[in-house]
Amino acid sequence: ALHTAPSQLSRTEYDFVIVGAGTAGNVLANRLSEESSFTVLVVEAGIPNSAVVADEVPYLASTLFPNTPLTWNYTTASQSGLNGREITYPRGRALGGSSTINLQAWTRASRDDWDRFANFTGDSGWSWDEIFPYMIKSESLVQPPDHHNTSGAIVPSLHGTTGPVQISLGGFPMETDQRVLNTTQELPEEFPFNEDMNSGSPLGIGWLPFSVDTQGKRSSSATAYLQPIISRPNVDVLVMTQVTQIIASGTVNGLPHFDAIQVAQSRTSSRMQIMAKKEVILSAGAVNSPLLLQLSGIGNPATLRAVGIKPIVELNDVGQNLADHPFLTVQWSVDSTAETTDLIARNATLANQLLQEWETTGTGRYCDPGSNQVAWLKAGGDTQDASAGPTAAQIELMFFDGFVSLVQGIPATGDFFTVGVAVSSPFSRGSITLASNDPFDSPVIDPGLLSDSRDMSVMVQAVKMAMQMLQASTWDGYILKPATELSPTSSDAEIANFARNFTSTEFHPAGSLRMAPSSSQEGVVNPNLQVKGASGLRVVDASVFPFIPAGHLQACVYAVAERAGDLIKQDWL
Ligand SMILES: Cc1cc2nc3c(=O)[nH]c(=O)nc-3n(C[C@H](O)[C@H](O)[C@H](O)COP(=O)(O)OP(=O)(O)OC[C@H]3O[C@@H](n4cnc5c(N)ncnc54)[C@H](O)[C@@H]3O)c2cc1C
Repeated sequence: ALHTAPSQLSRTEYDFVIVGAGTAGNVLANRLSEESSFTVLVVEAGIPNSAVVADEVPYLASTLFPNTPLTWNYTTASQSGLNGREITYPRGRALGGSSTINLQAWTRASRDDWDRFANFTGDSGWSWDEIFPYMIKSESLVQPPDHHNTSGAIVPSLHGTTGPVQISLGGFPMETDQRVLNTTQELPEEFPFNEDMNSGSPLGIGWLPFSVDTQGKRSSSATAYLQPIISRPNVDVLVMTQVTQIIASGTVNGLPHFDAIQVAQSRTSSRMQIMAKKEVILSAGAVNSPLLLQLSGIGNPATLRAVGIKPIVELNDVGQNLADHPFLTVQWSVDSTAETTDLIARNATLANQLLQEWETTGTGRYCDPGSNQVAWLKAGGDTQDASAGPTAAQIELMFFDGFVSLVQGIPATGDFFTVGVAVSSPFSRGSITLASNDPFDSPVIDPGLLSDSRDMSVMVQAVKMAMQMLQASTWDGYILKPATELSPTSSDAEIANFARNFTSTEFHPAGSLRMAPSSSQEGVVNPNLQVKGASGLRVVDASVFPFIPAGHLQACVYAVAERAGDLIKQDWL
């Protein structure tokens, strides 16, 4: 059942206490409560996902962040790679976590990404071949909302048919779709067509699936995994309640045994303890899970002591190895005959009509998150490659029929085309550290975007490839002129300068509690996702990736959580 205050809970102890009803947390709530003898509590700081309409409307995802009631309204530390700028850094804060506010792209990264996880951890269970069944288990490929023929645009045999998350190709044709595809025929060597980017070999340009159902609604971990099981008698979900600390009350096998959480509804409200008889599972995401471990005395003893926290478990990698995908948008003026997103942004009447069309039919522009195709590429040139191997991308290009920027507003007039450019396999690393010992204070978030000059070289190359792509004749008459200071004659230094001024994040923090072999001094969790040097405590979310996957992260997080569900059941059944 759903509860809004700790006093409403039916028990004071549960077998499993899950911190965070986000992307991973709800998978575990679902899978662990399949076992009727297990009692499960999920504690979520945010609000129910049903509180707003926009989180159901794929097109309106970009209105859900930053600085809304559905987000942790974080800002990064000054970014040395970005001329010292500070970047808004939202994370989902609602049932479903970031899966309730994200842009719904659905990608699994590459075979080499997963095989690198397996090689690094020494656990073949994280390899592509062994994680693949969990990818299938998490998803159902369904008809796009407009029921258009998708043959040749996705390979159904590579996808699940019975999993909770509904995925589909975009349900609204865009004027630029055909031009992007024509480019793959004009320039097949540089930009080959890829029939399904989720095969393990994503390189090329292909159609991007989204976590959107046939009715044109967002499919999140809240709608897919939590809502169907919320009335199971062995599940309690507590919202609007923040976990402020994980508590070790004794030792097991000589290790501090974490068997309780402390919760509070506000900075000044009273704090309450809830016991976990079997495990506390931390699924608070790649920013908040390292924050909470440090607040609980797990981390680098010197940095903990510096903010007045007594160290309990020495783990120097807590909050380290943070990686993210730097994301830059480059815009061109276009001669459009269609409704670009620019027209919608400037015309409230049109926006309202589109919302009504979505409400009555589940179709139209609003059922589609945008960027129907994506390119995954190697950078070539003299760039250094931090990717996992030959199938893994260094670069991502996303295509938007309108002005898209995380740094600037939309110009008052004109129609635009935007290429979003990301470094998919970055060298740069950052960290999450405590600003104070108050759990209601934001941590110091330093994703280190473009802080390694090798990533800047890849970014420059990526922008050049975007410009090269638009030289194909299929864009003649559509692309009119650059809408930025960049042009095909720009020097590398000019492009790098532009990147420093306009790069932001793809919202993919990962790796801040990375897994590593049990025997290694490195890492925070072992390959079974248990916190090293502790008992009773596991982490299951985007923080455990040993390297950032070269893809959008949500499908990867769902797969990790599905496998974690089996690992936990194996330990307790
Ligand atoms: C704006 C945005 C756009 C994105 N777009 C895409 C995309 O298009 N495609 C894609 O694949 N990925 C995308 N991502 C990334 C993807 O959504 C995340 O990587 C993924 O959802 C992370 O899952 P998680 O389980 O690690 O954390 P989350 O889903 O963020 O879950 C963490 C949960 O824990 C809760 N929590 C945190 N601290 C506490 C506490 N102390 N007490 C109680 N509860 C707590 C949070 O409120 C949240 O609900 C995007 C992310 C964002 C933010």
